[in-house]
Amino acid sequence: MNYNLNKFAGQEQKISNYAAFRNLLQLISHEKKHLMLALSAILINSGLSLLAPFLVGYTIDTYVVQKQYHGVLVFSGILLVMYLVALGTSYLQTKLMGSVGQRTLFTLRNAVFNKIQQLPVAFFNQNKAGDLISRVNNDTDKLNQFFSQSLMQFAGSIITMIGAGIFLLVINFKLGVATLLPALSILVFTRILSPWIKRKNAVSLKAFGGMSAEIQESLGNFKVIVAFNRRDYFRTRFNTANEHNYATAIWAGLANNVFLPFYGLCAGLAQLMVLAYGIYLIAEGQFSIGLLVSYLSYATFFYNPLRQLATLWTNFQVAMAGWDRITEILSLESNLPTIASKDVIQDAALLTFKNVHFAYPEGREILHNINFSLEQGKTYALVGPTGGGKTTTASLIARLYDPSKGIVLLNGKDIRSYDDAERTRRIGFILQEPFLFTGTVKENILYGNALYQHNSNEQLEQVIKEANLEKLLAIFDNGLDTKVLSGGDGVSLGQKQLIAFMRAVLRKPDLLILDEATANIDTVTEQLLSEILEKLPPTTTRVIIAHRLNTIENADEIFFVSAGEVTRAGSFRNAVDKLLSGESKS
Ligand SMILES: Nc1ncnc2c1ncn2[C@@H]1O[C@H](COP(=O)(O)OP(=O)(O)OP(=O)(O)O)[C@@H](O)[C@H]1O
Repeated sequence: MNYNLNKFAGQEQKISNYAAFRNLLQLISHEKKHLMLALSAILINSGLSLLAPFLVGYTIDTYVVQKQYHGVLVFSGILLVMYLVALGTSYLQTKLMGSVGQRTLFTLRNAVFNKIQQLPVAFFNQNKAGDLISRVNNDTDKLNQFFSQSLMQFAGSIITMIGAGIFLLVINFKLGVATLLPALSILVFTRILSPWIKRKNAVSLKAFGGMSAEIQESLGNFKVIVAFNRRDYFRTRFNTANEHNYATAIWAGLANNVFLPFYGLCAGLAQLMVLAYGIYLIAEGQFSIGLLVSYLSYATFFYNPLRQLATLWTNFQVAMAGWDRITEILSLESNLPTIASKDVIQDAALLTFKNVHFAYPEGREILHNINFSLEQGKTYALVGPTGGGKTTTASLIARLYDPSKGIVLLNGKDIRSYDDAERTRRIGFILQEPFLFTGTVKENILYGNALYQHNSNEQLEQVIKEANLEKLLAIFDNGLDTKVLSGGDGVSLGQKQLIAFMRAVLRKPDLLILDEATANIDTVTEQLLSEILEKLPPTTTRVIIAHRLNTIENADEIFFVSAGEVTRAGSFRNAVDKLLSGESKS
């Protein structure tokens, strides 16, 4: 399965705005109570706003023209109460929708993050962390903005427009038709330009993701940048990404504001029409001044929300573009599902590769027809030239990937039939580049280990002693409480490897893979590690990948991994010869 999210760019499904709107509403369907309350508030608000001009017109014709100031005062009071209630409803809907938006943001971020956590290693190989962060942070926020700021205004604007339209047609049908005519051209204009606006926003969000990726890459590698004095190189790269982001944001901004002037023009034309035709009707005695004042207000009530709709509509297009990028992640499935358990194949070995072929996504085949078995309690070494396929073989043993062809058996059962918890309990993998989380040595050792999670320091120290790891722990100044930063400063690379080692050994796996796990450790400590490995329960199988030959001297069997082939190297001497002849060739 191809997990490259950017391959989706420009291939988004063509769905109608209505269907898209329904999709977005689905996201907040569980908020029915709050939505209904907010909608009621906006309905009351729109109703009051619509009634006001009518009352103003009525007051002018009935009381102002007749100079009955008592009536003017009464109606002014009524209008004031109406305005205050409208203010209250407006506040209520803003508050309600603000919290709906924040909750949606919270749920969405969780959903996207959880999905990312479920995806296999191949997904992370193919996507840049910065772009993923931008999707989790920035794109989800576009939806929050739409829900908290735009959705109810959207509903309110439409209600106000429909109400104002009805008033305009009822007060004077012909004048009403003339006033509403410019709105038709707005409809056509909006329909034609909406897809273009969404496209421009999608490109802008992608550029923003690209810029985040650049920032993330340079921050993650700052030591290399400083050591090689590559600041200019990264400055240039960031500049390019920033320029691209700037250019696409300008276009998106332009697209997002393209409706406003046109809507403004139409509103102006409508006002002009009302004035000219209205004054003509007054001159003909078919209309009153009060009605014209109301009429002008209703025309404003129709066109102002329409102008607001221009902004809201673009917010909707931005939210849609963000939603597309989020669904790209949400729709992904892990290509490493747990399959139904098939019959156990008669196999005495702990782990077996049967006719295994493997290629990374979009890559050439790396492993060709691999067959070997690992028996319980034995120590195996994988040696071979750089890039020969050792880590890839180990990754298949730990099921970080599935073979493209062939099968891997664990205890005679397809490895795919073990769920993640069971598989990782049985197979421990100390990676070439150990990763530590910000916290203490204790927290890092217990990462992913439910067994000792609630142990006190004393209890855990006892467990560590029983696992023969106490000499390793003694290397850390503050023992279990030694502080560790995820960036890794504060502890040396070798110390990191020791923490990763303790983390894996304490899980008591049936099979322990060490991928260059001692490459940064001094020879004395390395000797200590090999003693610990020897003292592991006799049933533990060990797979050691190492370039240092002394590390593999005591292996029961040595496999030579080169050019995608895994062959038995025979004795240690043979392996050394093979390795040396391979190295001299390369
Ligand atoms: N994530 C990946 N995507 C695509 N190709 C990869 C990936 N990881 C490794 N490869 C390729 O697979 C081949 C085998 O790499 P692998 O890391 O398994 O070699 P290795 O024997 O462990 O090397 P080393 O001794 O340097 O650790 C290499 O050609 C490498 O370029």
